[in-house]
Amino acid sequence: MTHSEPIFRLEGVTRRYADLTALDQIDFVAQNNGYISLLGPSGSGKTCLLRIIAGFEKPDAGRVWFQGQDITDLPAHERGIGFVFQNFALFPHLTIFENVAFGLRNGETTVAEEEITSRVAEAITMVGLAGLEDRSPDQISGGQKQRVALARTLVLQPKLVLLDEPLGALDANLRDRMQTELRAIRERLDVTFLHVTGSETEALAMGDSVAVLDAGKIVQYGTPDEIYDTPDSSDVALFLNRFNLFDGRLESGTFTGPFGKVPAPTARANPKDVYAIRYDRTQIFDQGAPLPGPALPVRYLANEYLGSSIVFLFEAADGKTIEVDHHLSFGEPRELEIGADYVLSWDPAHAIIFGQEVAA
Ligand SMILES: Nc1ncnc2c1ncn2[C@@H]1O[C@H](COP(=O)(O)OP(=O)(O)OP(=O)(O)O)[C@@H](O)[C@H]1O
Repeated sequence: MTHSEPIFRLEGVTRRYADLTALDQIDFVAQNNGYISLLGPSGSGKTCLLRIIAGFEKPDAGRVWFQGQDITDLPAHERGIGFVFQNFALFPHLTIFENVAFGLRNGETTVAEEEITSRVAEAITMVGLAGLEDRSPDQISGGQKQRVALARTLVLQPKLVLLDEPLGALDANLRDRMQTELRAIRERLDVTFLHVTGSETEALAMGDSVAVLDAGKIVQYGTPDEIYDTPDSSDVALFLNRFNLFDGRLESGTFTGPFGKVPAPTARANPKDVYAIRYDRTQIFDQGAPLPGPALPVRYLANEYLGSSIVFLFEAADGKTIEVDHHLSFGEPRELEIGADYVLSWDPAHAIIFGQEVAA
């Protein structure tokens, strides 16, 4: 099977609620057999887009294509697209086996009992729940419920599975484990996952590609590395929560910000002038030390350990909080004195500059 043909395609998909445009002429082509994260802030239209692809809602304009067929007017149950709900939506009065078998028993076509037994067993094994078939949903954990919800969808052998914040109801430890498992399960099947999340960490960790939705528009679509290294706009950079962003003024190849004037030989078109440097590329110096680039005077506030890294929080002269990420693989972090003055700097080649006056 070729992996280059699109599994689904959106063409000018628009959805309005009264005078609110929830989805604004979305064009999108999803390649087959991949893990796509759909990332966006609350209210950006993620659920709405998923419901339109699933067929639970109709667009006001535009078309939805699935495996080369226009399915815009096809009811949800005829689309052959799987949907995993955030709250799992299991039937409490049915066993795990019967929950997974439900779609096969109640589908358009009759499936022989023997085939139901073997397909359900296969799906349950796939998600690692063999042995729990006879339990009811209230006798299993949150993570296991999530797996039942997934098995119930996978047993129908869809080519596309839509997952609406599938890890949102799980605690942090379980979320990490399920991230790895979801990816592994998908890789074993010839299936595309479209995973909606509001968490940039989850989207970047899980997706082979990430689509960023903002105010009803897809503002960037690329690999996690592309999005992380080169956000297309200051809004995407802000939402990624990995960049210190400074307002300032870009004029004639120079950016003037709270760190003074710095050369800005290249910049990306943006509605406002913003200078961005990643948390993990921002370095801490004592006052008077030689610097690799701009100088931002700051006061040290606090730090926070995050497992593999430590985050240092500083306050700039204008009151803005600045973050520095120190990955512990680079060695022990230096000791800092709370309330003392330091200077932050960075290699200017790592900065991303966004400007209003960028010629196309
Ligand atoms: N049935 C509805 N009637 C009116 N407005 C709606 C309806 N459904 C969604 N909206 C609006 O459409 C916009 C997009 O909603 P949607 O639920 O898709 O956002 P989301 O990105 O999934 O947000 P969240 O992450 O908070 O779930 C929001 O402004 C929302 O208030």
